[in-house]
Amino acid sequence: MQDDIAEVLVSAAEIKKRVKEMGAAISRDYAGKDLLVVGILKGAIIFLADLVREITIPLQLDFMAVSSYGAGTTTSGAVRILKDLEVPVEDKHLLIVEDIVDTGLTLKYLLENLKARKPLSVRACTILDKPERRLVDVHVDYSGFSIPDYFVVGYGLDYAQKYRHLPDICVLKPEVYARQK
Ligand SMILES: O=P(O)(O)OC[C@H]1O[C@H](OP(=O)(O)OP(=O)(O)O)[C@H](O)[C@@H]1O
Ligand code: HPA
Ligand SMILES: [Mg+2]
Repeated sequence: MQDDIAEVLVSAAEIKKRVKEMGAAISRDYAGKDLLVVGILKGAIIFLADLVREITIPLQLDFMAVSSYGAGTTTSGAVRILKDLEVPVEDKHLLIVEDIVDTGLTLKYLLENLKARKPLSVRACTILDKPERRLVDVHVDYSGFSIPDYFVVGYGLDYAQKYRHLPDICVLKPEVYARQK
């Protein structure tokens, strides 16, 4: 597994420090509001688990699963809901929690889909942002780290469903893609 890694891009220690800062900002911004945190499966689960434990106000959790990448490294562009919310949203402030915003297609779909359900507000939070890769204009309210155009794995992020468990955010060796195609 470690032989597949070219470099550590963001270490677990750096992530921990940044997530603490993000949790404090969200706690301030949503004080007194009915907050529903919407985790986007599967990639966001590790970030979400760390983030919500840094939020010091009451909140509810729910999850959605959408898919656009499958087993590859490029988005198909066609976002589809694999699992929908179970909590009603009308009287809630929604915070979408993602692991990465890359082309922006997934987040744009989620923002439009959830705004149409008439919650009190919808905002977005991601641990990673890849601005160079944007295909659509989308606003991220809380962003952890802005990274160059590398395909990264670890801290929930996968390549063909592998590497999600790695504690750091890492760049895969190019030959790994060649081997797994
Ligand atoms: O900005 P985009 O180009 O849309 O890419 C970002 C999305 O792609 C990945 O999800 P994926 O579809 O790989 O599902 P996963 O979270 O289960 O890995 C990632 O978790 C984001 O949801
Ligand atoms: N890594 C893993 N999944 C992703 C990425 C990435 O860099 N970008 C979009 N989905
Ligand atoms: Mg993925």
